[in-house]
Amino acid sequence: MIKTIKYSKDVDLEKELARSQFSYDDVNETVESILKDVKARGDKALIEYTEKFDGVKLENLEVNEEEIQKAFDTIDKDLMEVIQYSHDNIKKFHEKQVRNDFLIRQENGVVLGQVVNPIEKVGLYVPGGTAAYPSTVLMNAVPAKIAGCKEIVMVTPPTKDGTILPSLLVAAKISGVDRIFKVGGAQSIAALSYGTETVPKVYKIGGPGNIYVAMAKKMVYGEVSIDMIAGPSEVLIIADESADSVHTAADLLSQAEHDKLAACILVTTSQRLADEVAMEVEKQLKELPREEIARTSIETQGRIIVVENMDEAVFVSNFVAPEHLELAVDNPFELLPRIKNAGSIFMGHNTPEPLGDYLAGPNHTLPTSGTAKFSSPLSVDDFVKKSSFIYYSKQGLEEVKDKVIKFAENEGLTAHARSVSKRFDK
Ligand SMILES: NC(=O)c1ccc[n+]([C@@H]2O[C@H](COP(=O)([O-])OP(=O)(O)OC[C@H]3O[C@@H](n4cnc5c(N)ncnc54)[C@H](O)[C@@H]3O)[C@@H](O)[C@H]2O)c1
Ligand SMILES: N[C@H](CO)Cc1c[nH]c[nH+]1
Ligand SMILES: [Zn+2]
Repeated sequence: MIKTIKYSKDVDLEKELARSQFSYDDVNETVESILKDVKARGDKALIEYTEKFDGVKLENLEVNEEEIQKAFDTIDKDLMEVIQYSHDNIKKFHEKQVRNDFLIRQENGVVLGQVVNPIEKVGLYVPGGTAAYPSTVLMNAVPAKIAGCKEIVMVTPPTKDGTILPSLLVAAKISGVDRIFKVGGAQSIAALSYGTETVPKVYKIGGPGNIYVAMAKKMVYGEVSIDMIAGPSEVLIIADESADSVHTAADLLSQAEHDKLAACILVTTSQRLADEVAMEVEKQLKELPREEIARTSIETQGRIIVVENMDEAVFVSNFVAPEHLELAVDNPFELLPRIKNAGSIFMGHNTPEPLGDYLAGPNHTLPTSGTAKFSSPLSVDDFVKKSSFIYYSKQGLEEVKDKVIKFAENEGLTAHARSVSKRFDK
């Protein structure tokens, strides 16, 4: 049964909402040795690890044109349409995120500016097994494509027969992925970070994965950049008397089925809703194919928090900084300005969280574990970098030369001062 708490100022939220987390210590050594091995032995190591962990001995690591064609020929045509629809919405939304170069022109001939350039080569990890989601391919590849990345490389573990699911291949091709490799786990992160005979080295790696993938991304950070370390999924629902208990329970369970460590929290001003949702969660749990995962999540990480008023509800939500926040109230736009920490906000009674997972347009790769206090959803910004530029005319330089020299002398940096003063020596 989901645990219910009556909120008051004396409730220690930190303690009450403490979550079990991955223990990276358990995989530290394994991942370190895989990284070193791939760095030293390249493709040979990739092929051996794929045989060991994914149960298939591959001749070729790269997906070829024939395999792509087969995926397009065999995929369920309705699913392909949905993937295309979702792609188009994600593209439309992310195109709005594109940042333009800018220029500041001064009268004395000085020109200052900023230019935005795509990260040339990026790698996307796509999980295998039951979490092989085409939606995740779209959410990662589309912003990279819009950013203008020249080489988008996807890695994903093969199935036991050495193939990749058609839905993943189709989503990858529709979004503009250039090359796809059948390799997963820490070994694929090593391949993207160091390069092998066939897998190109990239500058940045994105995408979710299990603890081996997350640990490998942590370890290679510095050699390459990474997007974020995504933790287990979370949803927090703020609901008042107007919310429907069946819908609220269904929305909590939508994230519970992802992971035993997923966190599903209802914060409500209505004791009636709290009681009904607790019962309804039990009922709906029994109807889910992934009941065991969802039940563990609900029983260990799930909470219903009953508050006195909306001020308290907003306080609790901002404290948790959830990955997904649903505002199950009649006028969500009134509440929106008070929400300070949340990855993505689902507004009103007709906006269940899965809309955002699949096709509304905003990204579903979001900050988890309270990191929405300081970070943002995956976006086009994650696939670009900026350079500033400075142009001074002779007049512009003359106007500021004494100021630069003063600064440099104060910092004891004579050569800095001379690089300016030398230009005015007679
Ligand atoms: N946040 C999101 O948007 C999102 C989306 C999809 C999936 N996910 C998460 O991604 C994860 C997917 O996990 P998964 O395991 O199904 O797929 P995965 O592709 O992340 O991991 C599979 C790989 O792990 C490696 N591995 C497995 N056991 C190992 C061992 N004992 N030693 C070394 N390496 C080992 C193997 O190389 C295997 O190919 C889940 O945690 C899921 O919640 C998150
Ligand atoms: N809710 C997950 C993490 O935000 C993303 C996802 C993919 N497919 C379904 N859901
Ligand atoms: Zn989801």
